[in-house]
Amino acid sequence: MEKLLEQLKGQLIVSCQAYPGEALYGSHIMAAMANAAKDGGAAAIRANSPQDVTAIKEGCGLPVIGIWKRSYPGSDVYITPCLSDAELIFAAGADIVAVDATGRERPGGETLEGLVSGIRRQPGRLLMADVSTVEEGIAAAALGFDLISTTLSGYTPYSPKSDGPDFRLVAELAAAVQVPVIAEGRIHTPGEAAEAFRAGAYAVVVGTAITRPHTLTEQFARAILGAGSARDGR
Ligand SMILES: CC(=O)N[C@H](C=O)[C@@H](O)[C@H](O)[C@H](O)COP(=O)(O)O
Repeated sequence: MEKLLEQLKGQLIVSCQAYPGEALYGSHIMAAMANAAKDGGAAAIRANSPQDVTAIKEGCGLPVIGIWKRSYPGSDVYITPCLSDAELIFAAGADIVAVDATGRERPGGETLEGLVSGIRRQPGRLLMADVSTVEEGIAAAALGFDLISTTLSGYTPYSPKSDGPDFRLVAELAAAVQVPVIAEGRIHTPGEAAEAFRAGAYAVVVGTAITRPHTLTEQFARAILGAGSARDGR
């Protein structure tokens, strides 16, 4: 456990995720993406769903932070919402499981406390808390999470919206909790990744800027369209 955390210190974690209907959807494609990230120097991979976790573990051998994005009626929590989801992600081979650790209502009346104590029935398992505020991070650390990630900043109705990373949350969490703080969300450039470390991050997770070419293409296409309109005086 300690060894894995030590291995992640100061490192880049690459999130490899694609959704049904997208061109890159499929576990074999995510495994290839993870291999490319490994070749580029990633120390670990963040992946969604039991199938992708297993394919990536087998395909590239890097440690995997597993999640399972699922929507349940009556709850806005979608990153590994239930204890049973977390159990299946561990069973799929994840080294660490990340779960939504906001205070929002969970499906089926489950609680975050219940999820943590369920996972702790088996020793030696690492749990990451995806949070959107410093208060949520402090509460997660008190519940015994092993790592806290800024994943959900900007994605809950009460956290600040921004196009860029939430460096302030990284710094506030790093000052407030004893466990490693992971900077995650809208890190678009190597310079921003470096800035996250200066803010106190233990490791950084980058997804879209590395592994979502259709989103990156859209950004180029939109900019070119805008430049064309300006040039033509439209
Ligand atoms: C909010 C949410 O659901 N975040 C997800 C969590 O796994 C992923 O969609 C992100 O790609 C990941 O956090 C990395 O962030 P970015 O792609 O911005 O580098």
